[in-house]
Amino acid sequence: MSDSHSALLEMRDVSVTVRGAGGDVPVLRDVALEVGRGELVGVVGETGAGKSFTARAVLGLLPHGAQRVSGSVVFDGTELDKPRAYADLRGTRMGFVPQNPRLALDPVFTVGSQLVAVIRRGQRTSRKQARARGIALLADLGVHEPERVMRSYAHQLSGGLCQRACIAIALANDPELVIADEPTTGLDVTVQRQILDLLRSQLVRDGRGGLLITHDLGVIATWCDRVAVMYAGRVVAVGPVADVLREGHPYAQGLKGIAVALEHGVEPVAIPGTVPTPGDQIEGCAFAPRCAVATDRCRADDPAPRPYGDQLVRCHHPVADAELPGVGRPTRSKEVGV
Ligand SMILES: Nc1ncnc2c1ncn2[C@@H]1O[C@H](COP(=O)(O)OP(=O)(O)OP(=O)(O)O)[C@@H](O)[C@H]1O
Repeated sequence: MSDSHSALLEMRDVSVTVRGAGGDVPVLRDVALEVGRGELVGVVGETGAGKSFTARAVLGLLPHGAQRVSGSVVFDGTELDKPRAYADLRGTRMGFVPQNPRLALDPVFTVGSQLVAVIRRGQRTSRKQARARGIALLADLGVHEPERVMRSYAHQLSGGLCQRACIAIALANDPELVIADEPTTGLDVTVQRQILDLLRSQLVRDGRGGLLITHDLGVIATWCDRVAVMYAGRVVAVGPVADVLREGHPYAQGLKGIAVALEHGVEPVAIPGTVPTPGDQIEGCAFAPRCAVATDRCRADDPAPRPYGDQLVRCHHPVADAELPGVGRPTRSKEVGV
């Protein structure tokens, strides 16, 4: 049941496996995450961390061969445990901006017919009114010729216009929750700012909320309230953006160092080593082999989440402000991908 004090979205210890050559391997491990009402939560981490799987686990859109093996997803007080639980939610109460917008659009229908269909699925409205709403949404997203885009097929549009068409589809029915997977990657800074301003203004009012997946810590610093940092299929730090960026998990501090260096046009100090891939044998903390402050304990014991100020961190040795390289916090959405 809806309760104005409960979180809009709660993922509790969600684990997901995918079928590999040698059996099922974990891609998400005990992911716990909340989106409060009126809150935009960022999800950040290197490629392969499990960000997209997190989005898909919430939406019940796991790819073939992947399955949720434990945990729960609760949206507005309702547990989403069966495919039919999603039937009345996706496209209406939950909007999704997928990572590859050109592939996400249906190639045999115009953008306009897809937008009109989504709007009419969620609202009692005439075709004409739905079309006007679609045009207005595209215009809000900075599309200069929305009527032309409505008449176009995906293959006739640039990547940026396909992206904005997907965002318009996600927002079409004023969903309570929007999950956006890299919604502005590749767009120029002005358009990116316009889209993220619009997403934020839509999502932080009326008890709505959003999950914004990005490689870009500058985007998170500017537009999100809280952030979850993912590593090897896990949330390793979660909390208010300013806190997570200031101090805590050494991995989050490493990402911050890279983002800040890029923002200042300085060669970043890369985090040594590579991200483990699903199926790798992990002993102790998955980040330990790359961590500047790891000890024998880290290599032996997998850290459980524990409070660190207002954050939760999976780390035996969280670092205080300025203990690791990094010069402050990234401030804006330049090319600061991690
Ligand atoms: N369909 C699939 N089947 C099996 N494994 C997959 C599949 N899709 C992704 N993976 C693997 O699952 C892991 C998590 O992938 P995911 O796409 O969630 O990462 P991500 O953090 O979103 O990365 P990126 O930033 O590159 O999008 C990766 O190691 C990836 O190689």
